[in-house]
Amino acid sequence: MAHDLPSPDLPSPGRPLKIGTRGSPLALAQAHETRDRLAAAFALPSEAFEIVVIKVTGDQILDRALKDIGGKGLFTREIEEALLDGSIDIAVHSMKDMPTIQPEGLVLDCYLPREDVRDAFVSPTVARLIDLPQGAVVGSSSLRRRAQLAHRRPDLQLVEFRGNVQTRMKKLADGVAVATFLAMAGLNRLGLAEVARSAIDPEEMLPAVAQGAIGIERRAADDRVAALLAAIHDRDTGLRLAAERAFLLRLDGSCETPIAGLALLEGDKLWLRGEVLRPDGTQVITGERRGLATDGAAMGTELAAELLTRAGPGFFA
Ligand SMILES: NCc1[nH]cc(CCC(=O)O)c1CC(=O)O
Repeated sequence: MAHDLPSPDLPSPGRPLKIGTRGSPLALAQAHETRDRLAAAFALPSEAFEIVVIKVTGDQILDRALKDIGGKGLFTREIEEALLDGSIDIAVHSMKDMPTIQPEGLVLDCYLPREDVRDAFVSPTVARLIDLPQGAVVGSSSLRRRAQLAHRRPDLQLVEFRGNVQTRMKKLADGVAVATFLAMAGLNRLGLAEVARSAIDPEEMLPAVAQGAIGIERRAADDRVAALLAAIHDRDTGLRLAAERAFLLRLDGSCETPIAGLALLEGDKLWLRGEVLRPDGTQVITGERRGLATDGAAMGTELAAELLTRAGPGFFA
């Protein structure tokens, strides 16, 4: 058992476990949650942990869409370098932003209990997505949300929207758009649940793969840290993410391709739904698989292969 780690191996105020994270308020909240769970699991003081904030390229470029500046790796590269060079011991990530393949020497096999997976509908004036008036202007820079909206509501006008929650709320107050979308998980973790006007049912808008999940990355050879992380790993989240991330991996998911996917557990069974879209929303292909929870990765790969076949070679062009 991880809890039986010999005490000389436990972090202490004199030899703290270094937790690497981005500096955004959400990233810090996730790092604090990780620290608090580890501290509780091993009855350690918070001084046995040190939060190390790492600047990443993606946070410094706010004026361009992510797909134009290199995609998901921009939020993780510097943090993974810090893990590999030993300046941090673990890295806390929003799994939604993680590339499907980890660099040589690193592993990601610890997940905290998943938050609300749904997207939030955010608007000062409109209660729900279906209440948006004809032709309304909505803001989102997420390729997935833009494609899903364009598909369901081709009448809507989409404008780019990036930045933190406060920036986006200001844009709404200024009338740049009447509504925007955020992950419920992020709002809940920031203590800003009231920002969500309503939560959007996954039937209406299938969330991003891994939305709401926090993953903790470590050096593959670091057995001491592996034992610590095993104590806070949430098995259900791990099973769901195995299916969703296998789906994403087979699709070679990148910021260029709108993809959605969600696995739910029903006892020892897993239900995986997946969706690929053309960016302009003119075509959506959805599918699902049901099987044993422990077969999630195979189900994800198979579902992706099915969608790729049905999409045909021209779909993503
Ligand atoms: N792409 C940015 C990002 N990465 C993770 C979250 C929210 C938290 C989560 O889904 O775990 C967000 C913001 C958002 O989509 O509102």
